[in-house]
Amino acid sequence: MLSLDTDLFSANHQDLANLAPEQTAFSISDLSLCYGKTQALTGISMKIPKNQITAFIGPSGCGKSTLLRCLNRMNDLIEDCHIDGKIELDGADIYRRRVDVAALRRKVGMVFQRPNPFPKSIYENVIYGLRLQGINDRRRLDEAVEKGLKAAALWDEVKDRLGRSALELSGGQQQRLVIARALAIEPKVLLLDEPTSALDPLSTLVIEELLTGLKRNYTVVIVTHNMQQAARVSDNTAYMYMGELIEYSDTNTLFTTPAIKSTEDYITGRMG
Ligand SMILES: Nc1ncnc2c1ncn2[C@@H]1O[C@H](COP(=O)(O)OP(=O)(O)OP(=O)(O)O)[C@@H](O)[C@H]1O
Repeated sequence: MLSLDTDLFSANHQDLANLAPEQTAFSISDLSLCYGKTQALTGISMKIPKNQITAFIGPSGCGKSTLLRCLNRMNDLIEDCHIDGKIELDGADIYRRRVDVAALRRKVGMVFQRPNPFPKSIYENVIYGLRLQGINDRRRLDEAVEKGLKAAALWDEVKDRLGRSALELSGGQQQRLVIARALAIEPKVLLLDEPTSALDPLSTLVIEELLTGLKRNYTVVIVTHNMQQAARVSDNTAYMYMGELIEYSDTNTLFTTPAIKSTEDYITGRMG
């Protein structure tokens, strides 16, 4: 049986199905997705609260990353991917015609499993997105670098070597740099797809602490294979199986009193 310290959980018993619009970041209705003939998601409906951390868990291939990628339309880049249903962000349908997808992705930043800094200096990595927007004012860029690196809990470690290559950083530092790069363009939402699976336990802990601090200013959605991680960092957890959302509730409830047998089997290690 997974041993979880109940003190880890915040007292959080919100009714996720009936979140008020002002508390809702994403509202997902009857979302289905096929890659060619492979159905990867079926009839997903859920609301993801603002300024909280929501985790997607479930066995390999259940659709966690696919669902995450739907939230900033990264699946648009995959050929033969067909989506039905609706996703609203702050009340606006992100799949409606004439959505500015580049603007959506600025609002909904993404961090991947393996740290992917560019072969440039630490400084240039952080401001990469701002340069793309044509921003070249030195003072503004300097401020963005300091703000982004502070928000990503990396400033103290790199402030004296901003001109050095990002590739000289450790894996954990590189992942925080990538988070700083995502934050520098001031998104509202940060999506993270197994952000610590390539990191050692200490670097993992640093990122988890960082995420907990970030929810003050951002909505965070994280895919994780690690149930202890979901329990440690998230406010809400969605358990998925074979493309369906099986159970979704506040993390405390899902891990201590799951309503559905399949969730219990997964979190107790009997399945998955
Ligand atoms: N680009 C793609 N083309 C075709 N099929 C895909 C593609 N990406 C994912 N799939 C399929 O969609 C299903 C869901 O995959 P997805 O990566 O979303 O699952 P996951 O739960 O994130 O898995 P994992 O934990 O192993 O990363 C799987 O059957 C997978 O093989």
